[in-house]
Amino acid sequence: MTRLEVKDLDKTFKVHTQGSIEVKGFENIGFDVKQGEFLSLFGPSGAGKSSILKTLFRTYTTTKGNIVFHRDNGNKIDIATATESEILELRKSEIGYVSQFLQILPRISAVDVVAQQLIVKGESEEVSRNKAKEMLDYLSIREELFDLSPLTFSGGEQQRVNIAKGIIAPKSLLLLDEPTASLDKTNTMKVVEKLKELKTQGVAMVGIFHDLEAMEMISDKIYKLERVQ
Ligand SMILES: Nc1ncnc2c1ncn2[C@@H]1O[C@H](COP(=O)(O)OP(=O)(O)OP(=O)(O)O)[C@@H](O)[C@H]1O
Repeated sequence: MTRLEVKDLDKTFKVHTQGSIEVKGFENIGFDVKQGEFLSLFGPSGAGKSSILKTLFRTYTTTKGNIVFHRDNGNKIDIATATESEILELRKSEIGYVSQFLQILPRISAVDVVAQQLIVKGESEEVSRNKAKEMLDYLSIREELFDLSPLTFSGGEQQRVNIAKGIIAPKSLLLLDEPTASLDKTNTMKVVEKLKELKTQGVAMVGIFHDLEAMEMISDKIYKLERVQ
């Protein structure tokens, strides 16, 4: 089943602080992603990969084109033109976004940051915390760190907590912006294994990887972008 259809997508940024200079973000983008498929965006720096992902999550609006998302209830919605409240609803239950950086409130432990994702879906606190610990352990976070705030963690540790948080309770569409950017090979491959599991659960994913081996291993489709002129 198709999850996402992107058609003729264009984005031009208008930078008002610079006297309304126009910057081309990307143009003529089109692809589709089925349930359980992983599509990678690939291309040189500045080609528009991150901007496309942000547009799919509607952090950015679009200049032209459609982003048709097939919802869990069978209805279709165009993310490019949906209302703000529809977008909030989609983000709550059907579309997830994992950036490179962990953004969390202070004084919440690593386990709670991850467990919270399951608790909001109705899972019990005990089960959620146990699953969160398992996931953190799988991603090589030392047990002595579990009850500390990840704000004091190293960059790579924070990124692993961020991935744990992003994938423990996966939504139907997951957008991943270089989730393994500061991880070593072992941990990158562990993340790839987890993402493969999500594919078997039917999660559709669009991602950006710097690690080409990881990209090849996880991708069903690779969408190549050229630098815009
Ligand atoms: N908020 C913004 N305002 C203005 N221009 C932007 C904005 N975000 C992105 N751009 C421009 O859009 C173009 C594409 O940027 P984007 O970050 O999407 O590229 P990328 O392919 O993800 O690059 P990289 O691999 O270096 O992360 C760049 O020229 C960038 O300057």
